[in-house]
Amino acid sequence: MSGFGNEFSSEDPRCPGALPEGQNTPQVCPYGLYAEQLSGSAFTCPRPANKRSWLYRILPSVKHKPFTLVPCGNLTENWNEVEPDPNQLRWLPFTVPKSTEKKVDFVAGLHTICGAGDTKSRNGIAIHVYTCNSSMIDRCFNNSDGDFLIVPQQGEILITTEFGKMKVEPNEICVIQVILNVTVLIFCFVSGQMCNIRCICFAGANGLANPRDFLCPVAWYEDRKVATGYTIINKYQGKLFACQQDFSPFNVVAWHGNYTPYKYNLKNFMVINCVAFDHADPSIFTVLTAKTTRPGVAIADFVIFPPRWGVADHTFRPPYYHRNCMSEFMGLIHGHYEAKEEGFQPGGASLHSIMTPHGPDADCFEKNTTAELKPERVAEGTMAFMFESSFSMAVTKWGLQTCQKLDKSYYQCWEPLCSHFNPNWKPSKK
Ligand SMILES: O=C(O)Cc1cc(O)ccc1O
Ligand SMILES: [Fe+2]
Repeated sequence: MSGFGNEFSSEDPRCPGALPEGQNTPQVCPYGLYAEQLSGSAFTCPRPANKRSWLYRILPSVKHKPFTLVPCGNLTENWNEVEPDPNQLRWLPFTVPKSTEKKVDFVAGLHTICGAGDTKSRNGIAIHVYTCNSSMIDRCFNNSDGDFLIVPQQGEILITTEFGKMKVEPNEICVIQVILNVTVLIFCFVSGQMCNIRCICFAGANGLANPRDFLCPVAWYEDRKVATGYTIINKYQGKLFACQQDFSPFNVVAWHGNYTPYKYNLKNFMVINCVAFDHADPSIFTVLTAKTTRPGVAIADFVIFPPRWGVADHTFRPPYYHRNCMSEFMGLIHGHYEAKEEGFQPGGASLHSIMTPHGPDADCFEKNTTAELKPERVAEGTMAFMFESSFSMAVTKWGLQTCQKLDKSYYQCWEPLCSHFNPNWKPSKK
């Protein structure tokens, strides 16, 4: 179903009339279902900001054995594992386990690369990379600590949620709200980045990310007993917990509400760019934002750099040299990023932390200060993205050491930059 934050309603076609009419909690629900609310905002939030959905299910999610702590692998929210590093950081593509290797599913394949903040005060961000080679079978995952924005980079993923199924392929993204059970079926190898996001919105009537291009799943249920046990894995206050139940949690026959998972194809982003002169800030490329309480300052903006025309007159067109009061974590889904044609590879990443100087490499500077400025296609065949965050993020031990993907030579891409200063320069006569 299409729309952003709409009041949707959906019934599995096998059970017409499963949604109660005119009320949420009848004494007995149609088909003998249980009514269960999923709240995405405090009850006290004013109506326009309120997010909740009603799920009509075969058994309520409360019926499970107690949760116990399980190992987190490379998932962490300990931001003090290693000393901070203010350098420009770039990672070569992360290693994805081969199908012939030991099975690694979505949860086992989560690696935290950087982040900041605290799950207990519910203010923070974590960026994880997932690399896996197998599906989750009779196992699902939910996160009490925040929303997941998933950016697949290789291979499509089939995500089963309590609201229905979504197939998400590279160049699409999806958002899975806090606490929703998901199982991820992997068709192929997958890697991507994730970021805990909370309140999401975008501005304007038309253009950029249009509401009709956000797609949410339709109700689908299975009434399946699992005698051997169905495992629910819950991320809670930065740790993983597991519990067992004897039935599939994907037993929601019908639902209605405005708090749902969704996906979005980045090819639908209607790019707006400069048509006169100078380089516009990348905020014009924002798809989604997770706001803080400070106006205009985001926990994270999700920004993309899609194919487009570059037409600016008398302008250095690529990204400018930059020191930023925000952190910039970037990834490349495919193609070549305009500021670094080489070195920044699909499936890799970079982090330019708060006030860490960065900008085009020497090649890019040379080319773009001498090029004839005709209208030309920029980023053809490319999709780069950025999480721009107001948090000063810590890099984890996995990110700096264990993954062994840190490109130690990154700084060298700026080494050839030389001075063009000419104290005798005179303005040309117009
Ligand atoms: O650092 C980067 O490459 C991201 C970026 C892009 C841009 O067009 C302007 C500023 C900026 O930080
Ligand atoms: Fe930047």
